[in-house]
Order: sequence, then structure tokens, then C-alpha cells
Amino acid sequence: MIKPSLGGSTRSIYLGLACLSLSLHLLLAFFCLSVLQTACVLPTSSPASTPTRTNSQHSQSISHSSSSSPSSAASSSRKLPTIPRSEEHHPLSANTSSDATGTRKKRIGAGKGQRVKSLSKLEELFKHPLYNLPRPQLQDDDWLLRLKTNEHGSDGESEEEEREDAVLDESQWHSASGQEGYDKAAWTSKAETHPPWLRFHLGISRWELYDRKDPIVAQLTHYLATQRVLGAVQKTGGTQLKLLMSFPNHGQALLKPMKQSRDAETDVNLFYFSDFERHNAEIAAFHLDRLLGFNRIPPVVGRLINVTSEVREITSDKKLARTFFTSPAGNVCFYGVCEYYCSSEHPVCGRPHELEVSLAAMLPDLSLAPRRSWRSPWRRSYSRNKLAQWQKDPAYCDTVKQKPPYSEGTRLVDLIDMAVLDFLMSNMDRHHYETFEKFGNETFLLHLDNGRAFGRHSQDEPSILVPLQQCCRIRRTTLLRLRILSLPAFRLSDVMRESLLSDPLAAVAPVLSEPHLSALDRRLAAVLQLVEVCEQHHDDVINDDWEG
Ligand SMILES: Nc1ncnc2c1ncn2[C@@H]1O[C@H](COP(=O)(O)OP(=O)(O)OP(=O)(O)O)[C@@H](O)[C@H]1O
Ligand SMILES: [Mn+2]
Repeated sequence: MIKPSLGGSTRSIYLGLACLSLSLHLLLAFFCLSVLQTACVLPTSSPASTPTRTNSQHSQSISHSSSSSPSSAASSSRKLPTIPRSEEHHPLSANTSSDATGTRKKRIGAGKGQRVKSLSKLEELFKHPLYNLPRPQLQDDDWLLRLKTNEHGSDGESEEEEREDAVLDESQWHSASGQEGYDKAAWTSKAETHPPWLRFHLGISRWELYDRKDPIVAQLTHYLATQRVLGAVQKTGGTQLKLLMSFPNHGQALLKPMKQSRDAETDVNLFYFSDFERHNAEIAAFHLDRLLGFNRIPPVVGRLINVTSEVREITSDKKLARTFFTSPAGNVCFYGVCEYYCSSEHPVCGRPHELEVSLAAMLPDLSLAPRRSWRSPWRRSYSRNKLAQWQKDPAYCDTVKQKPPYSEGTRLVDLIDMAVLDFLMSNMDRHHYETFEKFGNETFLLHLDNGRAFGRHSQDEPSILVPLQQCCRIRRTTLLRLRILSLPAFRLSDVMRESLLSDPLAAVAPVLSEPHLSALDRRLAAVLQLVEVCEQHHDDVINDDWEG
């Protein structure tokens, strides 16, 4: 305060100084605010636009160093539960700027408080303890494949033991392929020399196909979406057209083409077994399975391919090449040779050359890792007028429960997990499922072939849930995950929308349209409701796979 004894001129000097200081402070405050805002916003948006590295700088046994903690690069991540990092860096996410969903808007565009909070719903979900449960300690025989290095080549193992195990012999890899265009393979026992597809294979365990937190999943999908295509031939097995694509470092992918517009719903008069396969269903199924915490579908990614330069001109498959033609609209089309829909009436067409496809990472070759195919007890009758046994007998589950492998272990609840997944995406085509032979009956079920899912959003198909309805049994961890996915904070449709944004095809159009996403929430509520009904009538509904 100014003392009353001070003269008038001194007072005005003081006043002037006060004004000057006030305006300087205001200026400073304004400047700081603008700088701080920029500093808060940029890191929030950057993970989504950071391209994922494809080269093998990070090995499987070495944890991925996030931008915020480079010093953590040396800690082991394969077996220890760690805070998820890879999900924070969405793979292949250059396209997320399309912002079809508003998820990112929420993060960066709505006031200062939210700008600072950068975790999205998906990141929050994967941080949840239910997605970070302690994993069983894995023994040597819990890995599908193992490396046999030259040094350990003659470690006294009997021939029989060697035959039982799928052994990748390092010495074979140095005999580089002489085929034109393929990289010389000089892989050693060091993980950093392995291409992404090989690290994926080496990471398959008894309980899951991949560890969600391992950066290899993002590296693998990026690899499949960007590598030069060296080969494209038809893949035999199954009924519809599929191609086997090959890449320079010997990786391969299973291609399913886009055959109809994404929003086309299945014709109500078609039997499910006559429905077209959808490329976006294969992509979405991989994301959904991962969101449910299963990790039982090989990584799948979308890609725009050039049907002329990446199929027609490079294929060695003469039968396939013969089916190419130019449509009246001037588009390059082909139809291949297969049981269903391989005719000029059902062509796969580029625009004029560009075609949307899904690419699924291939599992290890059957000669290295044989698989067993199991007929589903709730298999549908593939006849137009016959009912299957489970459709006629309400107590059918009692029969199933008595028969191996459903009478012990986790097989029954595994099958129910699969039924839940299939109901959510409305996949009626689960006639068989596969397991890795090596793991016997104590292992997870592979959820392969999801091309007939997501065909209809306006209708649900309760019969897919019959295994749950008839057996009234479900894993505790599955149920708890379903419950949190029904909460607004983690809503299934929201995390699914966000997860799918990381796919390159999201830049073209959303992988799943909004009606399909809302159908997921509606169906999830139906599953939870069915479990409630079960709990009202039975005591042993919950399979205690976790006592947390
Ligand atoms: N990612 C994969 N890696 C290796 N093999 C695979 C993969 N996906 C599918 N397969 C194998 O290829 C076979 C055919 O694939 P898929 O079932 O997707 O074809 P489809 O034409 O849809 O079959 P269907 O007509 O029986 O529905 C499968 O039975 C499976 O054994
Ligand atoms: Mn199929």
C-alpha cells in the first residue's frame, strides 16, 4: 500500500511501475498458457501417428522401450506381467487422423482437463487388472516351437524326443533360398535377427497365440500390411476363394478378398453356409478376440492391394491367372477355382486395380506344428431340412460333459468362450475348431476362419449361444471381462471402434459400420442376461479359473 505521506509524483511513479509489472505478468501468463497447451496436446496425439518399427530392433525377450522410458529396454517382457505398452502405440495408425469415431476428438479437443488425460478407453481397458492377470509360469514344453542351435544340436536328446517336438534347426536357415526376390535368410538364435512372422511363431504357447503386450503383434501386422508381395497362389482347403501371399523374408499370409460392399447385410433367404465370406469380418474378429482377452486368432490386418501387379503379374498359379478378366466397367477382376462362388458371376474386382483384402498371419507349417481338427459338438446341420441333435435335446450338454475331452480340463469352458465370441459377431459357421497337436487336450482352441461373421447387424442369432444356455457354465475371467465391457467406461462398441482404427483400411472406411458396433453392445447384454438366468437356476455356473 502507498503511504499517505508520499508526494503526488512518487505516487504516480509507483502507479506506473505497478501497471507495468501487471501487464508484464499478464503477458507472461498468456505466453506460458499457450506453450503449456501445446506441450499437453502433442504427446497425446503422437502415439497414434507414430509409425511402428518393422525391423527387428527389439527381440522377443527384450521389452519394447516406450518413448517415455527408454531405459526400460533391457527388462524382460515375455514371461513377466508388465504394464501394456504396445497397445499405447497403435500399429499402422497413420490413418487414425480420419477420426471416424470421435475417440480422438474426446482426447484432444474437449477442454484443458481432458487434454492432460491422454489414456483412451482402449488403453484404460488393457491396463485393467483383468487384462493383466499373472500368467502361468511356462515350462519348455509349453512353447509350440523351440530353437535348436548348432551348439545344442547333439545334446543327447533321443530321436523320438526330437520328432515329438517341433524343432527349428538354426543350421537350415543359413542355406538361403535361391528363389528370385527372396531375402537371404541368415537368422541365428538371436531374436533380433528373426523376421516378425518367425517371432510370432516362436511366441506361441500352450495357452495363447500371442502375448498381447508383446510389441511383435504390432510389428507383424505392420509387416503384413507393407511388405512387397512376391507370390500369390490359391490356398486349397475350405470352400471359398483365398490366396496365399508370400513376402521377401519368407513370411506368408492368408488373403481373403472383399466381395461385396461392407454394409451389405446377409440375404435373409441365404443359409449361413451359403453366405459370402467378408474380409472385414476376419479383421474385426481378430480385434474382438483380443478385446475379450482370448488371444486365440492369428493377427489379421487389412490392406489395399493391386490385383494386377500384386496378383496377376506375379502369380505362378496358372489356374488362377486364367480367371482374370476386365469387367464392362473397366475393372480388373478374377474368380479363381474353388467350390463356392468361383465363377464369373461372382468375381472379385479391383477399382480398377485396387482391392481391399484381409491378410491373416499364417500359423507355423503343419510339418513343424501339426494341428488337430475337432468337430464342434454344437455343429449345425449343413442340410437345409435336418436338425442337429443339440437342437432336439435340451439336455444335450449332459451328454457332451460326459465325453472326453469335454469331461475334464478346460475344454468345455473353452468351447463356451468360443460360443460367446461367435454370438457377439454372429458367426454361425463354427463347424470345427483346431488345436495344436503338441499340447494334447490341455491347450487353448484356435478360432480360425471368421469370414462369415458380422453378416447381419439388425438381428441376433440366439442359437449360437446354445452351448452356454444348455451347459450354464462360463469362466470367471471371461464373465468379469464381459461385465467390464458392458460398463460405459469401457463399452465394447467404443473399444472395438478404437481398436479397429489402428487398421490401415480404417482410412478407406470404418472396418465395422456403426450398426455392427451397436449390435455388439446389444449382444453383450444378452450374454450377461443369459448368465443371470443360469445363476438363478444353477449353483455351478462359474468356472473358477481365477480367485482374484
Ligand atoms: N492363419 C492361418 N494359418 C494357417 N492355416 C490357416 C489359417 N487360417 C486358416 N487356415 C487353414 O486353412 C483352412 C481353410 O481356411 P478357412 O477355414 O478360413 O477357409 P474357408 O474357405 O472359409 O473354409 P470353410 O469353407 O470351411 O468355411 C482352415 O481349415 C485352416 O486349417
Ligand atoms: Mn469360412
